[in-house]
Amino acid sequence: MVLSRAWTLIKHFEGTPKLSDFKLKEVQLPKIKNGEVLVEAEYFSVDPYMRPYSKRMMNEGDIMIGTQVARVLESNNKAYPVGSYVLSNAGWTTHSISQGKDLTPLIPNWPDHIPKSLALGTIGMPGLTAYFGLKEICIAKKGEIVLVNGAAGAVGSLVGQIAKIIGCKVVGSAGSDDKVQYLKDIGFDEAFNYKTVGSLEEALKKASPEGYDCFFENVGGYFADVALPQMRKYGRIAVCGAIALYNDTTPRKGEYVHFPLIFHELRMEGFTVQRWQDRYDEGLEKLMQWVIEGKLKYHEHITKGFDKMPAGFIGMLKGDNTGKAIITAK
Ligand SMILES: NC(=O)C1=CN([C@@H]2O[C@H](COP(=O)(O)OP(=O)(O)OC[C@H]3O[C@@H](n4cnc5c(N)ncnc54)[C@H](OP(=O)(O)O)[C@@H]3O)[C@@H](O)[C@H]2O)C=CC1
Ligand SMILES: CCCCCCC/C=C/C=O
Repeated sequence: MVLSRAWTLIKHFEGTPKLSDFKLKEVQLPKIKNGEVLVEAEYFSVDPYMRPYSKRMMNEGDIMIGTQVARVLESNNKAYPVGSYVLSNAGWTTHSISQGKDLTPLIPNWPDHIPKSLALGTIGMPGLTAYFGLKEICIAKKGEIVLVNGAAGAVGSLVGQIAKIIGCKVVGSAGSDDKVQYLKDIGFDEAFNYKTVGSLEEALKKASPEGYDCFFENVGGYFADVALPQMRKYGRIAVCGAIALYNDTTPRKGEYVHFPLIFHELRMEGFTVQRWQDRYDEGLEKLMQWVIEGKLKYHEHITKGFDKMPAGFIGMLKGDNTGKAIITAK
């Protein structure tokens, strides 16, 4: 019998999540039955979506939602042999039993020298978000100018690099000077620290006096208010996230989008990555190929130990991470 440890949400977040919103529980798992699989988590993802989705998808007392890379410990299911690696949606729990429906094998022939944790980041959901958002919503083309905020994070750092592969000029904003340096190191043409620039409008104009053809929006709020009027005619805005708004307790009022949309003839479209679920293989193969070729650089912000899950999640929301925020099980 296996003892599983799990972080539960004891109270729906009010504003910024706190350590006291979570409680660690232990559960004795039963023996697996026919068709079942027992997995042990090795890496956990902490993602911004857990903040706004928690209220929609969870009841108080539930195990925190989330994805993990896990190893099959015991199996009565031929599709998941012992020792193989899977993505599991079991959430913040060290061990779990499933029928296999919420498990996905890692893509075939995962090279030994590529960390399996990338299945939660560059070669996983955030990578797919960058890939499809840029390709299908921004429709970024060679020679165009792409703006991305939250640029040093899991999604943003890939948006910028994929845009460079396409042949675009790329401008990114991030929340520290170290992150700005990181963006320059991975090939962004221009980058600035949105927390220290005196005027966001001036910083955007300086980075690209010609304006922007594509805006990959991760942040929301004031940044978008300032960026929209700087879009070029027929520009495309991919509304991926709004992390600046996730902890708000009362809805904010911002600028209205109509004038820039009308006069610059813009297209602004929200999306969730799940729209392209039937094309994930295409995206993952491309991302893996670029990583192997060295065209996509990755960086992971690793927090060690399952006990640190809530701290890792809160830290990611505050901006501690450069690249993908990962928690290791041990
Ligand atoms: N639509 C979809 O299908 C998906 C959407 N998303 C969205 O994409 C965005 C990026 O996600 P992901 O790359 O995983 O996360 P990140 O790795 O970028 O981590 C979050 C980052 O957001 C930044 N941030 C936090 N608060 C603020 C704020 N008030 N203003 C500006 N930046 C802030 C911090 O960086 P900094 O130091 O720069 O402030 C922090 O590091 C999120 O909005 C997320 O919800 C993600 C996956 C799928
Ligand atoms: C179990 C994976 C869920 C992915 C959710 C992606 C949508 C994210 C939206 C904002 O962060």
